[in-house]
Amino acid sequence: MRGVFINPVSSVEGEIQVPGDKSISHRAALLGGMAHGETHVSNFLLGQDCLSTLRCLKQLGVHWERQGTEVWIRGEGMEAWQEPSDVLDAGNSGTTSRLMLGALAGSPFAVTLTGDASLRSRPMRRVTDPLKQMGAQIMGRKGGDFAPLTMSGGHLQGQVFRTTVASAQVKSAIILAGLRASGETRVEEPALSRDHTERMLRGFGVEVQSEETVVKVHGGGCLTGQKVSVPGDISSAAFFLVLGSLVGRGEMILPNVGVNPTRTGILDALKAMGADIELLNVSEICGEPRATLRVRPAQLKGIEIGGTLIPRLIDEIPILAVAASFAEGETVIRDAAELRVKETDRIRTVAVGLNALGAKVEELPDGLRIQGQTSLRGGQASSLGDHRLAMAWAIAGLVSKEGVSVENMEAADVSYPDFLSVIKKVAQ
Ligand SMILES: O=C(O)C1=C[C@@H](OP(=O)(O)O)[C@@H](O)[C@H](O)C1
Ligand SMILES: C=C(OP(=O)(O)O)C(=O)O
Repeated sequence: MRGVFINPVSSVEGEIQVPGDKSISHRAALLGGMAHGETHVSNFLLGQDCLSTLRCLKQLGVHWERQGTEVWIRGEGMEAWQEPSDVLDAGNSGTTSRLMLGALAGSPFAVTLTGDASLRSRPMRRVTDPLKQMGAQIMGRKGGDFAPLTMSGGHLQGQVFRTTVASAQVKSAIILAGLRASGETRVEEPALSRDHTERMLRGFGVEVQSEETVVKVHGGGCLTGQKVSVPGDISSAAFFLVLGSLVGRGEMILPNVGVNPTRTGILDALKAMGADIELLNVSEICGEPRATLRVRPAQLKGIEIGGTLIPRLIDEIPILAVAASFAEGETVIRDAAELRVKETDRIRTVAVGLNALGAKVEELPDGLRIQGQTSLRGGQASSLGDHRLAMAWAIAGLVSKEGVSVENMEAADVSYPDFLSVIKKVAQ
């Protein structure tokens, strides 16, 4: 197997500005395109997923310009969106596809949306069913569950939904459709998922009522262009929090990381494992809290996690599993069956990948059981095209005994284009 070889290191030192939050970047582009007036986004994530969202917007007739990580969107409202002359390609991005469907459900024209092989295998009925109930017409493979999906939107009627999974993509798709529906749309989730859509909509001048796991919007509201400053992505910071905890020596500082409480499950889990992580300079900008994170090495111990914590750290479970392999004692992760429908089946791919590197991981129907061994041999692992796995295996290599050869490391570009060069700067 050929790949990028990641050598073990003994210390890390320095400051890392992790790139902009992926979830917030998607929403800033999308809401900017839906709004009237100019939206200026700073620290936009240049990951492939967010670039897919920008490209789809261009196909819908939304004018935007980008210079580096700054994006200017000239919003003319959703009435100005036009029927695209070709298929919308969401690439690898579940967020692009599901939020775009929600935003487009009230448009009086047809769109076809597709993506790469991974995205075409991810379930879509979770959004197509509610959007159909609201009045959109959607057809797709296997009864509308898989892309390519063709939707012809139209008049929508607000509804009450009780979702069975805590998914911010589902919640956001319904809310965005609800903005163009008659009457009230209400979503109740089984546990609170990330609430960036609700926060940002308020910033764009829309009234959104939310209490715990219930969100309500009324149709007919108008979005006004805004300035959005995107905080660093805690899901990207997570890789360095684990590296800084497991490495022998050194200290890492991660300034300007988003610490929205619906995203900070990784901090709670790592701290419960004994990690030495501190939050400094906590502030709030554009409705999103942010902080500087400082991490120092610590001996971790195993924990049991599940329940409402899971949606708060769902994308961090691959790197958390790496941390658990180095802990003292057993870690059990439950209630995380959603991992099976991410870019890969992350329960299976994390278990297989880590075991190939010398860890002791058992696959559970809804999670993982990991016997911590305080070290990891290393070896060969593939990202299988999944960005979170690419970065998890690279971190495993840095703290392993023999290093790790990571096949298809470039998958990291989906959410963290400069990942390896940043590592080279801090790791010795
Ligand atoms: O709304 C979002 O920005 C996201 C929601 C989560 O997915 P689900 O909504 O499927 O849980 C997460 O895994 C994904 O990376 C980003
Ligand atoms: C699951 C992820 O993203 P998406 O659902 O947007 O593809 C992720 O970033 O880990």
